[in-house]
This record gives sequence, structure tokens and C-alpha cells, in this order.
Amino acid sequence: MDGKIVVRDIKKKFVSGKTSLPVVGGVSLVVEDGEFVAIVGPSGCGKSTLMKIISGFERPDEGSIHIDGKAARGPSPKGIVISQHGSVFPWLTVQQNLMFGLNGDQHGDKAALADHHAAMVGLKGFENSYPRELSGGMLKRVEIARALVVKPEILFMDEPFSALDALMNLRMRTELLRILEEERHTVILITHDVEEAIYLADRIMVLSPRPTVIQATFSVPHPHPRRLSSPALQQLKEDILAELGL
Ligand SMILES: Nc1ncnc2c1ncn2[C@@H]1O[C@H](COP(=O)(O)OP(=O)(O)OP(=O)(O)O)[C@@H](O)[C@H]1O
Repeated sequence: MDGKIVVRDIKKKFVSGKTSLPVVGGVSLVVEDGEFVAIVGPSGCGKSTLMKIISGFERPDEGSIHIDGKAARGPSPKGIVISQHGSVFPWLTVQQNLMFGLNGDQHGDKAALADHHAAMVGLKGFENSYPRELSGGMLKRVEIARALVVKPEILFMDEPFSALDALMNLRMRTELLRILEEERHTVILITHDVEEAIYLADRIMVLSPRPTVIQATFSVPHPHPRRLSSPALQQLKEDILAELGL
């Protein structure tokens, strides 16, 4: 079976008493090794549910997920989730947070590795700070460094920058691209921000309203850094917004 991540005909409904809410209506997709796929869709269409299923934190009613050809029946050790809800421990310093996931002896000097990743996201000099001493943007960067330090093959990102102000959001996009150039990861990004998707992704999937299916797929074969004001990318934005009924 080809593809780093192969998602086959995923369906999911939530049942509560006599009511049943169909959320994912049959989604199939293949993500290649090293590819960056963004998923956009209308509010409440089931984006987060789909991400939880693909990352192994929610069971689908039907369908399958294969990672590197193997059926995935829970969270894959090859992947890590970065979501809008922070997962940084408030009682640990930046360095301790970054060292937290480094179990086993194969990581060498863990403190040095943590400091390298802190520097990578622009937090050099803040290794010994506690989360309460950092701004929202810095916290987000700790979170991203914390995900990257364990060198995951796959990054599952669910609206990772949505809690940030506009400027920090733009900065984090650029930062993420720089990091991905240094260390190639396979990425699935959920976002409601079409420009963010166009700026970052190799391919963009547009989801339909609930129960969601993939309504359209767009390739973004443009080199980085991308200028969102270029006619081609403006046209792409219009095409995607039209798919979203906007
Ligand atoms: N665990 C759950 N139990 C019951 N219903 C749920 C559960 N999780 C999600 N839902 C429902 O499924 C639908 C889709 O939710 P989901 O969070 O996946 O959408 P989304 O596209 O990520 O939303 P948003 O754009 O607002 O972030 C919503 O109507 C939500 O109420």
C-alpha cells in the first residue's frame, strides 16, 4: 500500500440517546512521505473529529488508517499532535518541557538537544523560564519545539496558530517552513484559514459541511517563500473560497 498515511473511507457519527449526529461521511486520502497537506472546511464540519481519527485518538465507525503500510488502531508512535489547546506543563521550565518526551537513552545529551530546539524556535535565553513568564506566541513556540524535539515522522496540527495574534501567526508560519526545510516531516494541518493553507501546504483538501466528505482538492506547486498577493495564489484563494461557498 503506497503513501505514508492512507485513509480509507472513514465514517463517524456521534450517538447520544436517540439522536445520531453523522459527522464524517466517508473520507479517503493518501498523504505521501514528506508531504504537507492542509485540510480546510466550514465551521463545525468535522475537521477536528477527522484529525482525531487520523491521529488515532478517536475510533472511526467504518474505514481504516494505515501508516507506512501498517493498520493503525491507536495513536502512532511515529506521529505527534499539536493542537490549539496547549500541552505545555506550567510547572516545568522551557528546557524541562522540551526534555519531557525524551525517554530512553538514544537521545544523547537531552539538555543540549532541548536547548538546540529552543534556539530553533527563537527561544534561546529562555531555557530556564517557566511558561507563566512567556508570551502567548512564545508558549506556542515551546509547544512546537516540544513536538519537534522527539523527531516525529508525522505532525498532526489542528489549528496550531489560531490562538495567536495575526503578526505572531504570520511569524509562526515562516518559522514552521524553516523548520520543515531543516527536518522534513509529513504534515497534516487542519485550519480554517485559507491563506495559511495556501502559504504552507503542498496540497489543500476542502471539506464539505457535515457529514463531511472531501469536496475538492487543490495542488499548490509554488516554491517557498510564497507571495500570497501573486495573481496565481490570489486566484487559488478565490477558487477555494468559492468551494466553501464564500
Ligand atoms: N465527542 C463528541 N461527542 C458528540 N459530538 C461531538 C463530539 N465531538 C464533536 N462532536 C460534534 O461533531 C461536530 C463536528 O465537530 P468538530 O469539532 O469535529 O468540527 P470542526 O470542523 O473541527 O469545528 P470548528 O470549525 O468549530 O473547530 C460538531 O457538531 C460537534 O458538536
